[in-house]
Amino acid sequence: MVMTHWMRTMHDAILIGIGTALNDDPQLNTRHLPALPSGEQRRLPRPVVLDSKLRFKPDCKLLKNFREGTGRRPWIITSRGSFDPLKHRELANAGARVFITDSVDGSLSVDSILFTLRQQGIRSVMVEGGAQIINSFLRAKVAHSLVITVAPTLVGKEGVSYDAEATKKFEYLSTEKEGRDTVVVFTSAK
Ligand SMILES: NC(=O)C1=CN([C@@H]2O[C@H](COP(=O)(O)OP(=O)(O)OC[C@H]3O[C@@H](n4cnc5c(N)ncnc54)[C@H](OP(=O)(O)O)[C@@H]3O)[C@@H](O)[C@H]2O)C=CC1
Ligand SMILES: Nc1nc(O)c(N)c(N[C@@H]2O[C@H](COP(=O)(O)O)[C@@H](O)[C@H]2O)n1
Repeated sequence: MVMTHWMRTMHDAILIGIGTALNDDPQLNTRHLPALPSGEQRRLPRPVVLDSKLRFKPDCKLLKNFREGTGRRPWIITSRGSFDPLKHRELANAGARVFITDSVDGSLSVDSILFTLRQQGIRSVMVEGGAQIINSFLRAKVAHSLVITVAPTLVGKEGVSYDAEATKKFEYLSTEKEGRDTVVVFTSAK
């Protein structure tokens, strides 16, 4: 988890799906890292949640941290087709900024998401999960590297499965042991 927090400092935004937001109530910050000697705060990435039906909870930790001044304002990307002004107002009042984008086959379009983020000055995105989001980004062939942590836990069908075609462009780079976990890195060949 500490490695994940270091990786978060290297990106402008950390992106998750609403499944992860609802199941884990994550904070997407860098709180497990040692403080800087200057006392300055480490670079905090922008939390971004893909949520086409605005199911994001106004009392979640991301919004609580923002309201208390310990986290950046979360951005929610939602669908033009199912936009609900009441839910929008509730989330905006709780502190979220909502962006509306296009959907393709019932899912938010990865190209439109990246275009929206780029317009806001975001130049690097760490896609943290969960499985459905990772699959969408792999299928869209927009990832430059894949960092896979193998933990000694059997998860069965709950694990991330993926299309072999979607990962063809990646080349193996390195393997590192981190305590009980093994971190395997692939980079984009093209
Ligand atoms: N071990 C790890 O490193 C991590 C594990 N996780 C685990 O993953 C689990 C959640 O995974 P999962 O259930 O797959 O949910 P996801 O977090 O992947 O969210 C999926 C939901 O996001 C919405 N969505 C919007 N746009 C897209 C898109 N383009 N592609 C796919 N989904 C989109 C959809 O909901 P809607 O239609 O409502 O918009 C969809 O149901 C959690 O329980 C968490 O613990 C998560 C992160 C990291
Ligand atoms: N345990 C763990 N190890 C990793 O390497 C991970 N990337 C994750 N991912 C997700 O982190 C979230 C919780 O962390 P924060 O509270 O946001 O710091 C949660 O969504 C995990 O699924 N987890």
